[in-house]
Amino acid sequence: MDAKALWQRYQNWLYFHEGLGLYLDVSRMRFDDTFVDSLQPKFDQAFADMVALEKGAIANPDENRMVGHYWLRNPDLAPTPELTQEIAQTLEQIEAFAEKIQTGAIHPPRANRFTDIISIGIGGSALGPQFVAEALSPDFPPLKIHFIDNTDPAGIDRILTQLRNSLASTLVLVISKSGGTPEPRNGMIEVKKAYAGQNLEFSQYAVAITSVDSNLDKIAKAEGWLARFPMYDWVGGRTSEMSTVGLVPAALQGIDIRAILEGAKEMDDATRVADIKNNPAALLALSWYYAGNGKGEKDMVVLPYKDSLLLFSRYLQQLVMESLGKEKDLDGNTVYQGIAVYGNKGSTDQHAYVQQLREGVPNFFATLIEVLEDRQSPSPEIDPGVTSGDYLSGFLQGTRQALYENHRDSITVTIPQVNPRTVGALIALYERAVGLYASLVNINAYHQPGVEAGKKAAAAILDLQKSVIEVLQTEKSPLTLAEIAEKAGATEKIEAIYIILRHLYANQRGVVLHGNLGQPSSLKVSLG
Ligand SMILES: O=P(O)(O)OC[C@H]1O[C@H](O)[C@H](O)[C@@H](O)[C@@H]1O
Repeated sequence: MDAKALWQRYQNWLYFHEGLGLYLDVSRMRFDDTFVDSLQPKFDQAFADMVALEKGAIANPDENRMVGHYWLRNPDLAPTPELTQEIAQTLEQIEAFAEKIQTGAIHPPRANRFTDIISIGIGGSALGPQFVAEALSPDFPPLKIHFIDNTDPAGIDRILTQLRNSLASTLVLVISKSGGTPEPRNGMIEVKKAYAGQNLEFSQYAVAITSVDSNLDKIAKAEGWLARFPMYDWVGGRTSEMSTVGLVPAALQGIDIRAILEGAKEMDDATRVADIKNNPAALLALSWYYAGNGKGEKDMVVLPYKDSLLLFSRYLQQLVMESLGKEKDLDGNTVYQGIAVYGNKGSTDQHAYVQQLREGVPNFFATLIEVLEDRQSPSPEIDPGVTSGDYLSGFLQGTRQALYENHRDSITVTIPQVNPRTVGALIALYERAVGLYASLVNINAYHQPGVEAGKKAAAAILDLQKSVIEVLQTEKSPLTLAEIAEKAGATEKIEAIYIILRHLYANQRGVVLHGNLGQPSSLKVSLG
């Protein structure tokens, strides 16, 4: 396509949202009108599905749940007056709590103010809060947030060591929708021990964000924690940033949560329009479908050219991959759907893997995120008439052009500024795009059956560890791995037993391995 035709295509397809100042450019996705027309019937269905979902249909049939994250930013849309009221009341409760914490009206027993937050949660109970903190937290927030988002002992130590001298003024948020996920539970138990180690009464520092009557909720209630915020069963973890999960930590950091909700609401209004060309989420879903043939054949590389949006790609990874990565479609056919998402930020990645994007295996399409405002104050000149921001902007255009010239397609999303409204809008844009795309390919975007398989297998490994230790406790002389496996009644699990024992040995947990460490069959094992 010559320059003139491309400029025309750019203008024909450019989407602009006036209120948000947001642009979406899909001109560098090479679909044609015939392709768009061919998808129209699927889009008609997708728009209809979305109307039903927003009205409270059971859009997540396997879990028999409504899907209501859109109501969080427009409570009037909720299907019952009770829900509308509950959403509004919870929001007020969050704001009142944040204000009391920030002013010191609620303060820890041994300090005038809370200064820090440890946020314990994983997956949907971490990625949104992490993304929003990185994007929007002020340079000097009223409370500085730290995340424990894993069950890695060294990771937990790092946070607890950094906060060793300020634990007495650190608020702990334990965030888990189900209230039963092992990683946050472990984190909570370890953090609780750290508080006890400093003679601090954990319940006076702890806040639970979880479903009513979950295990976590019961503990928080029984122990009289500082506060409990409800999480609803009609909000999925990966779409929970605008529920208590995301809003409590954001409000505590002094982020304008009403503005996040407002931006999302405006975007929801824009993405409800049943017209592909005038609906930015539909344009994204169309582009994704085109890129990957409706089968996820191409990966989505997300490159925000703004440091504060670094975690957007990680956030989208869960939103897109957990929602769209499905073995079965809604009719039970095996389809192996999904779109792989990865990325960091520009221009940094141009000095790393963009080499492969430009010249290597063409198995992706890029999404460039552009922010028009360089910084809040005027920029110094780096070269005559040129600023650092000009470089950043030039690198974005350069990458887009270099990719296109080599037949690598890209989408560009442009926002005027990184602020609560635009961040809310970005989240809402992608939530809706995922929902529409799921309808196009006929899958349930709101369950995650595959995650359970790994969890069950992990639980079985921990049970096996207990049996192995019991065997070693009853035996006096060292045993081979095969002998242990047989006595534990788990001969087919010998490799797992070996890996368990090697881990225990490495951590001086009372297990001793005798023999050649490189030859598992030569090993004899005893309790030392
Ligand atoms: O919030 P929680 O119930 O602790 O869940 C945390 C995460 O873990 C699960 O395994 C799910 O796959 C995620 O969708 C969820 O966000």
